[in-house]
Amino acid sequence: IRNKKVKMSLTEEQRAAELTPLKSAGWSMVTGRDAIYKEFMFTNFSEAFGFMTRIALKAETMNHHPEWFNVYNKVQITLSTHDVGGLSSRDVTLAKFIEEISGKKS
Ligand SMILES: C[C@H](O)[C@H](O)[C@H]1CNC2=NC(N)=NC(=O)C2=N1
Repeated sequence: IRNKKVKMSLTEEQRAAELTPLKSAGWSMVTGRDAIYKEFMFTNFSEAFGFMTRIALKAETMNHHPEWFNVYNKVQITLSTHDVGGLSSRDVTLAKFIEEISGKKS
């Protein structure tokens, strides 16, 4: 029998350990649901869409997809795990990846 990865809502301990640094980096809890949110601004649409493209490729490899909204140079991202109805470790992994690439030039 192989181990199957089961998605689980973050525990209180994980929330304290994993969400605190993300909040310091500008992520906030969404009111009314168990999700995190951050807005990113770029110099133009090309930078914003390049950023989104890198996230899209990561999301596909993770099979974990962001909720997002883009207008020109602005990208608003909400992360939550729909299958558990709230935050899981995948949201933390994806948020960390987004933080890693958000500063870098394409
Ligand atoms: C069937 C498919 O694997 C699931 O719907 C995946 C796809 N991407 C997903 N993305 C997110 N954010 N949460 C999920 O629960 C999720 N589930």
